[in-house]
Amino acid sequence: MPARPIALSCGEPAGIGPEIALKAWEALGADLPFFLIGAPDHVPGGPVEVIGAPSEAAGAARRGLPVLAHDFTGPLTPGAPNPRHADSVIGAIRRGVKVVQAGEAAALCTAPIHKKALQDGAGFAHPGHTEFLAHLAGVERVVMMLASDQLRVVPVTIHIPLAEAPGALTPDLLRVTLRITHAALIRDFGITRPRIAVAGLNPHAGEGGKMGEEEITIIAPVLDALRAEGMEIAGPLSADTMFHAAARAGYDAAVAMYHDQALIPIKTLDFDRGVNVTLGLPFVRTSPDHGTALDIAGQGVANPSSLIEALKLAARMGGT
Ligand SMILES: NC(=O)C1=CN([C@@H]2O[C@H](COP(=O)(O)OP(=O)(O)OC[C@H]3O[C@@H](n4cnc5c(N)ncnc54)[C@H](O)[C@@H]3O)[C@@H](O)[C@H]2O)C=CC1
Ligand SMILES: NCC(=O)COP(=O)(O)O
Repeated sequence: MPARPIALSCGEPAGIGPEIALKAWEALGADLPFFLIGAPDHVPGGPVEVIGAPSEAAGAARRGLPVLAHDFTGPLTPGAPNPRHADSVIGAIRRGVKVVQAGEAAALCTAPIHKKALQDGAGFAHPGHTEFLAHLAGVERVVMMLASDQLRVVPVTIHIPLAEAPGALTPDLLRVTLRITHAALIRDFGITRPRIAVAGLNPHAGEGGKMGEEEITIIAPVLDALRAEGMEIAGPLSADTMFHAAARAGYDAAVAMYHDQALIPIKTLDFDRGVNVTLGLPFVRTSPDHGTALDIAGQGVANPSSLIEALKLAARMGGT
């Protein structure tokens, strides 16, 4: 039986999604079959192969980018999201989840969405794919990991204003995040005994309580309890000194307290090859690490490397 393909939801069509999907097909061809869920006429140039079902993707990928046609109404202007497209963008994600849950695709990869465009155009209530996919899957807690050859990072609090991060950081959230991360490092990344480094929230990890209390009241007790269960965890560490090369050699994943504490290091080190993966879902979901890049959409200059890495990781984790 041929390997099942990867489903790629189109994301914001006014962004770089359609052009990097085509470039990814040019790089991967039939070696790693995937199909775009989107509008065939949003893909700039060609070749495009419209398919009627995911099972046709592997054959079609020999000739062009397989596209499972998804209805969009209204014109497309690269760089300027059309509010009339918002429902279809969300629908393409829903459809991707359905084909994966039906076993017709091995994994879901998502091209970037423009979160504000979806909120403005369709009242999208979720701050990102991560939360939306958890909702669709009926899972209470999922974890966002960004992974590359050089670094894996996990933010404990995700898409919330920075001012709200300290209040959202609870022992329960930290404990669950660490458990999901630990399990995924074993199952999905083949690391028998994962080493996890955990950042503090405050400068100098709180400097013994002089620069903040969260390390003492929240983080250290959770780490102590998980260490007592046998997990190999370092921290709370000063976030400013845990991402240089020698420090990175000492752990398999870094867990950070808020979005930018985690994402700045990996996007600085490996923007072109970082992959966003959602841990804790009942199916595999990956994504490139970047966003819609409206500023360069339609110019043909977008780099498809992160999407290619995301498709490769989806295939590996999806067992194709
Ligand atoms: N998984 C997802 O759906 C994600 C969506 N976003 C969304 O994307 C939108 C734009 O976010 P920004 O913060 O501006 O980040 P961005 O990643 O879209 O762009 C930041 C800069 O990087 C450049 N860039 C990004 N990807 C590139 C590529 N493949 N090749 C060459 N240059 C590239 C852009 O041109 C821009 O100068 C926001 O609505 C954000 O929420 C952001 C990250 C992930
Ligand atoms: N900065 C990462 C990001 O925004 C990805 O969000 P998601 O759409 O994958 O939840």
